[in-house]
Formats: sequence, C-alpha cells, structure tokens
Amino acid sequence: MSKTIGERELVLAILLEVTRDKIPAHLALSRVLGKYQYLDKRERAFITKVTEGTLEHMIEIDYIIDQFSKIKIQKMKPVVLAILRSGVYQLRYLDHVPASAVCNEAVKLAKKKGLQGLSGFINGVLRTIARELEHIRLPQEPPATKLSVQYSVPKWMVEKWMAVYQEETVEKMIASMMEEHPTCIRFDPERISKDTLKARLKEDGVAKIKDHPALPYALWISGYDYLGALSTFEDGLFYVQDASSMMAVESLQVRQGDYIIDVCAAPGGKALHAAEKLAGTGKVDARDLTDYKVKLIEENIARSGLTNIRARRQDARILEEASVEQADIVIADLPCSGLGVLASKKDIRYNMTPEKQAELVALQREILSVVCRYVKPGGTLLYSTCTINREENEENTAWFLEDHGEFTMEKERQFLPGIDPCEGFYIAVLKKQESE
Ligand SMILES: C[S@@+](CC[C@H](N)C(=O)[O-])C[C@H]1O[C@@H](n2cnc3c(N)ncnc32)[C@H](O)[C@@H]1O
Repeated sequence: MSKTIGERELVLAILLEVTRDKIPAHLALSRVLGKYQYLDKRERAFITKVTEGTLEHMIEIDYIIDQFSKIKIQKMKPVVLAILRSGVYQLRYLDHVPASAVCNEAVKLAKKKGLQGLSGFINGVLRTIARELEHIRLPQEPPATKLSVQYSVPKWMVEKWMAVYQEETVEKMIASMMEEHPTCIRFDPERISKDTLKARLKEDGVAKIKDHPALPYALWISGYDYLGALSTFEDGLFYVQDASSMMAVESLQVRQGDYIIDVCAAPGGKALHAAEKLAGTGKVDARDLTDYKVKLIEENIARSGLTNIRARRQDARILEEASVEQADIVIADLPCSGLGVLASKKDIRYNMTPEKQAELVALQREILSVVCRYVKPGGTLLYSTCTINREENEENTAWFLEDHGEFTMEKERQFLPGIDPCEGFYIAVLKKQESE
C-alpha cells in the first residue's frame, strides 16, 4: 500500500469515529492500526499515544480551546474540533513535539481536508494556546467543575458521586481512574502454585509481579509487551480479571456439587472462577445473549481446561421454565453503565449519558425479575455491576427486595477505586428463604 495517509490524518480519523460516530476507542484504534500495515513502530506509538491521550484529557482540552477561541467548541465543525483537540493535546502533553510542528501539521491537515478557509483560524487558536501554555489556569470552583475539567470526567458523573461521597473521596476515586494500573490476574492454585507461576512469569519477561493484598490467588503484573505473547497466558495459566470480580465470586461461598447459572456470563470471568471453586464437582451453566459472546466464553473454557462448565445462548430477559428453582447460585452480573471501570475503558465517560443509564436500570430490573426465579429455596442470587451509581446499584437492589419478600440481603458492598484495591464494583448477595 502506498504511504499516502500520515499519522495525524489517522489520528483525526480515529477521533472522529469515537467522538462523532460513537465507535469504542479500542475498536477504532485497532481497526486503523490493522488496516495501515505500512506504519512503523514509532508511527503506531504516536497514533496510539495521541488518540488515547486526546480522549483521556478531552474535557480539559475543550475548556482550554474555549478560553482562546472566539468560536466556541459547540459551534465548531467536528473535523476542525478534532484537529484542534489533538493539537492542544500535543502542545500540552508531548514535550518532544515542537509547537511550530504541531501548528504547521494542523494547518496542512486542515487544507488536505478541504478546510482552506479555516486553516488560518486553526493556526491562530493553536499558536495562541502554544504561547499562553504556561499561564493556563483551570477552574477551581465549584468543586464539581474543578474535578470535571481537571480529570476530564463529565460533570454529571462527578455531581452524581459528590451527592453521595465526600469531595475528597470523589477526587481519590477519579484520580485513581486516570492512573495507569498494573494488570490484575487470577490463577487456579489447584493447577499451578503461586511461586511456580511467578517464576514462569519472570521467565516470560514480566518485569513487575506483586501479590494482591486481599486475594491469595491474584497477582498484579506490569512491564511486559503484549499479553498474548506470554507463554503463561497461552498455556491458560491465568485469567485477566479485576480483583473486584474475584471478590464477587468469593462472597458466594460456593459449595462442592453446586449447580450455578451465570445469566450474563461473557467473556466468562466469574463463571470460570465459580467453576474453579467447585473443584471438579457440580456444574456451571454460563449463558449470554449472542453466539459471538458464547464463543468468547467457550474459548476461555478451553484455555482453562475446566470440565464442569458449559456455555450456551439464552436471553436473560426470557424465562426458561426448565431452570426455575434449579440453581444453588444465580450470578447476575448485568450490563451496566461501567462508571467503575473508566480506568480501563476510557471512552465510557463520553458515550454514557444519564438517559442511557436510565435505560440500563430498566433492563437490570427486567433481567433480575426473571432470573431470580432460577434460585432454589435456600439458594443465593448475586447481583453485581461494574458501576458506581446508586440507581443501578443500591436502589435497584432495594426495589428488588421490596417486590421479592422471599429474598433477604446477606451482603452488600460498593467497591471504590482509589479507596479499595480494585476497580469500582457493586455486589449484593441475596439469599432466598428455605421452603417451609
Ligand atoms: C458485565 S458483562 C458480564 C461479564 C461477565 N460476568 C464476566 O465476569 O466476565 C454483561 C454481559 O451481559 C450480556 N447481556 C446483555 N444483555 C443480555 C441479555 N438480555 N441476556 C443475556 N446476556 C446479556 C452482554 O453480552 C455481556 O456479555
């Protein structure tokens, strides 16, 4: 393929896909990197850094643009805004790119995109920002605006959290969400000891390996190139999973021989963990909505070598008569707004809205009302989400318990990033009364 598209043009294409067309950032990025094979390592690194960085700091960047542009960002053409955003990111965060190069490249790109008439405007805004860079002041008041701009998290999310938690807690949470975190992995101590796994990970070239403080079968790893290249990963010796998800399964007290239904199981993290806890006994029935998702679970089952788990397609909103009162444990780890995992999924904050969140609450209630019927008398229902939002969490559980007097709350916990050693996650363990 001839080299006609430059790195900044590809950054622009990805930013437009994410911000205008609402394509998840990791998909847009991997599609472009996959399509333009001629890009060398340095160009790939630049494209990744600038797109991810621009998205990560986008609210702060928009605030800065609005300080120095006579046209406000809401009035700008998406292409102009995307060129300015990536330009401001490079000026503010990439020391090795000279300001003159940032401005010149932005002008060239604007002209290439047929925006000759606006290239002077783009040049003017970027040059002014480059000049004023040292003097830029972000808002200090009110607290929700300060945190929103400083950490580039939408104000509505910050306000939601500030209504529940102290400002200091919210800042710790958000700061933690913006930091790079090591990868959390779970291993099966029945299959490999911690010491052997650590030795193998070192042989694989993993630079840092740390014990998780709360879980004996969890490790934090960092300083490796590519997960898929680790022999330990290829051999299925660990599963990448946040500690919060492990704690969800830990809270269940799985007993040998249990029959467990996971109604929204893909890619299979909690279902596989539960199957491990059954130690070769019992059965886990891991379900999800589509064939594609079922395949993901099946791939992970194959990697794990476990034989007491199977995957199949089943819409959790539709009652399956044959499952009624059959399960010792039902895991309902439902689709949610994902506000607890902004650290690993950086575009959630721009794609999630209060309206979408309200739709998710309705879906969660619909699924809970159906799948609670699969729990045996005396059995357990786990409701969990990876979000920090009372409507989806505590309020949903309270709503459920009001309607279902046969269940009582055994355990409820909201994990907060920066406060707990994991991502943001909610767990409610609900016990169904024994039959009379
Ligand atoms: C939070 S994820 C589950 C993560 C999984 N429990 C784990 O630990 O790996 C939610 C899952 O719900 C699935 N889902 C969404 N709507 C569904 C439905 N109506 N029926 C079954 N699964 C559904 C999604 O495909 C997604 O895989």
